[in-house]
Amino acid sequence: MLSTLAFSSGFSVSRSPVSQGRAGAPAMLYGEPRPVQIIPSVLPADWANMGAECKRLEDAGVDRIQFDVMDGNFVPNLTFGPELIAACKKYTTVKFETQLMVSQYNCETMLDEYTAATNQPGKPGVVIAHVEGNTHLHRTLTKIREGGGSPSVALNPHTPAEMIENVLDLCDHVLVMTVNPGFGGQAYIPTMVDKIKKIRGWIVDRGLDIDIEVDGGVKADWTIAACADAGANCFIAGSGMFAYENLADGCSELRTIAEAAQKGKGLPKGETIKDLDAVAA
Ligand SMILES: O=C(CO)[C@@H](O)[C@H](O)COP(=O)(O)O
Repeated sequence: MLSTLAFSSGFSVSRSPVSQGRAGAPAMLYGEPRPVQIIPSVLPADWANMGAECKRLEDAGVDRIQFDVMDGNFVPNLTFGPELIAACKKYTTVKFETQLMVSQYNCETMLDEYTAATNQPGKPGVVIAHVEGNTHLHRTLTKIREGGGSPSVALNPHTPAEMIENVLDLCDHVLVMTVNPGFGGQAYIPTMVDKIKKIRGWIVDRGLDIDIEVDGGVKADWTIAACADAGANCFIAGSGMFAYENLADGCSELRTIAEAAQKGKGLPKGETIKDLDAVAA
């Protein structure tokens, strides 16, 4: 069955839903699903034991670990330097990613150091540059690639999708922020799904090999389901992951709900993974 999707930029595309959702509702995911990746943010971790915390996350089955780099300027908070990130590589082989929530000056002067700290042997680290912090995005993203990293570009919630349209050829990932960056534990902004859908439309229609990441208030509930349904496949979760005593449970629940949503089994507000299991049974 073909349906037509109208994007807010004014264009529309015909598409095949990947499957039928619950109660016969058509699945919304546009194009073929990309592998779900669960990426905890270490903001809620025990910072005094960061190496051990990274190992704990690796043992839980996560796909990457995100370090939120904050400089007290681009955002009103201060976190990790490249030395701390590099030091954690002694304790885990899981891939790292670094979200540079920093001013243009700090990005330009420290980008190579952060890229080197984020790369693991034989595994390019994902380095995320913010649209709002970089006047010369082509230069920043190219430098990340030249440093052996995997470039990603991030958008604050108020920033329109169009701001990254002309750098998609330089990126492996686009990060749609679902909170204003600076702090963990904030409430997910549900209106970001339209932005995710628009970017997903460009990626699929142009045949680009790009993941969409989402970050902020993403939990093992309707929030991750809505993002997966819109086209995100990489899910950054801080409080949503560390809420679990057994991190493997958190990783598995986040993954299960996202994969179900990709297949058209969404999770309405108020329902839990148990309701999903009940439908599958
Ligand atoms: O970049 C940020 C915040 O600036 C995020 O990575 C958050 O740290 C995610 O935390 P939760 O919203 O999942 O608690």
